[in-house]
Amino acid sequence: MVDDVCHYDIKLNDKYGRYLTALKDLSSGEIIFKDKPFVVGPKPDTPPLCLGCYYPIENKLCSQCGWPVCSEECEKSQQHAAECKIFSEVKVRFQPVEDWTASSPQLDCITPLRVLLAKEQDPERWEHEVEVMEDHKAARQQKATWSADQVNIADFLVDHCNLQNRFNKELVLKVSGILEVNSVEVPSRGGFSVRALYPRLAIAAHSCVPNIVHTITQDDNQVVVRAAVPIKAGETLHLCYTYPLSPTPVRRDFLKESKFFQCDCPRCADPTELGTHLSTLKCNKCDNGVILWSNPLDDEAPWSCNEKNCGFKTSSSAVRKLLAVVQTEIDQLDALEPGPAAIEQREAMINKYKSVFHPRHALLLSVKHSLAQLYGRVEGYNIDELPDLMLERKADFCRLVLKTLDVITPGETRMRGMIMYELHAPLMFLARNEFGLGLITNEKLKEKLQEPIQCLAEAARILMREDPQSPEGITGQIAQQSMEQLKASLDCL
Ligand SMILES: C[S@@+](CC[C@H](N)C(=O)[O-])C[C@H]1O[C@@H](n2cnc3c(N)ncnc32)[C@H](O)[C@@H]1O
Repeated sequence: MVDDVCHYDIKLNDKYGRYLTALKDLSSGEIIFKDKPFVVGPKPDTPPLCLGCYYPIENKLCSQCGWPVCSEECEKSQQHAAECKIFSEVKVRFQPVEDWTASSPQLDCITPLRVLLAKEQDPERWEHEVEVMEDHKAARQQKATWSADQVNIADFLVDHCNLQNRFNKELVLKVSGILEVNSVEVPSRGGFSVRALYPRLAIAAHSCVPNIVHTITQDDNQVVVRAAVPIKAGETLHLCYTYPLSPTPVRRDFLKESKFFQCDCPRCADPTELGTHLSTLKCNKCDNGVILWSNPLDDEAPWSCNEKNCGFKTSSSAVRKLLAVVQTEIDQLDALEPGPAAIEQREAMINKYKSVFHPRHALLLSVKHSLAQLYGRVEGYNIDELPDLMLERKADFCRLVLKTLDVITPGETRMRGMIMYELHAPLMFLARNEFGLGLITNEKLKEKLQEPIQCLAEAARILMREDPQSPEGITGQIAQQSMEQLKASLDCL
């Protein structure tokens, strides 16, 4: 257990199994608890990465065991030591790969092995906090990954690594299931993510409108869980297990496939996603209609136009196909280096799909979110060179994303903090430009600069809770300094 902040209770019901509730009234940003990971390690199907620091790696292997490790320091790291001993003893080496950037199942065994070794080290924590976790064995047995896990993890560890006297295959597969259902993503230093198992955090139930947020520190991987909004004593604490800015079919499919439940939260149940229109399509069979899912809690229910006289319908599989195609295009855009093309191609994409998706559809919103970050930051589009029209476009995109976040992830979240930071810049430059052209007085300039100051204050308050070495933590410190400078410059006006 870490620290003694413990403002939660553990409850049990038929729907969630175990879940967390607030033990007292919590204010926004208040710490509810902290937790140490039981284990940290690679995610399944990851390209080779260093088993010490988790940086991507090429052709560097541990001199002792022959598994990917980038340096002598990482060879000797605590996290690699126990598996290194096992692999060295049985002389089971990492098999050479041609493409070191391609995903490979070889590291799938590492995190389960680390759980098994941590079980031996701390049997009491295993028994009380980990063994009791949900592993959804029956549902996982129906999936294609079950037989892959048997070969790549259970057979590999028990037979090839000669661990039959310490662990049986059933236990290995239970551990794999516990990891699949309960682990969370942890950003590692190189910006590549790994996974970790936090026994207390893992009890929290999911909602697509969460009321808690968590932050992971890079040095010791401790998690700090906070209230994102004010929470009343007795209320359920909800984490979001999936990417919140995705449309209902994508979120529900992910939760069904990897967390083994059908989400029926108020957001999933509402065809308009609580009025955010993150899933809404435009009808091109009539002028003003939009296409909504007739029943989002039924995977096969049709989508239909809301205009009475139109009657257009399409199947849920056709919508899923469309989402997958457009997501692939977005993934290609995300792979571009940040530069003028990254902006221009995204603008072209918005244009291409503006008659297909509602302007606040999750896929268009994710492109607009990227543009809000790119305008002002890339060559040819530096903030002090942007014409007012583009400054306004950046501000509009920030506001559009914030409007959606207010509904789906209300309160003090990292994404909100980062967008608040982005929003301050166009507002500040627009006000200065107006003043420079003599269109507004000194007094009016001071008044207009209050909004960017508020944005910076909010960004700093939210982001300074993050690890100071993380991109968000660094932005928080910059926001704080910029706010102080901007306030000081107002005094000189
Ligand atoms: C990370 S675990 C949460 C702790 C778990 N309830 C337990 O007792 O160990 C995730 C599992 O909890 C259940 N769960 C969490 N949120 C849920 C929700 N919104 N609706 C239904 N089941 C949920 C599902 O069984 C899911 O696979």
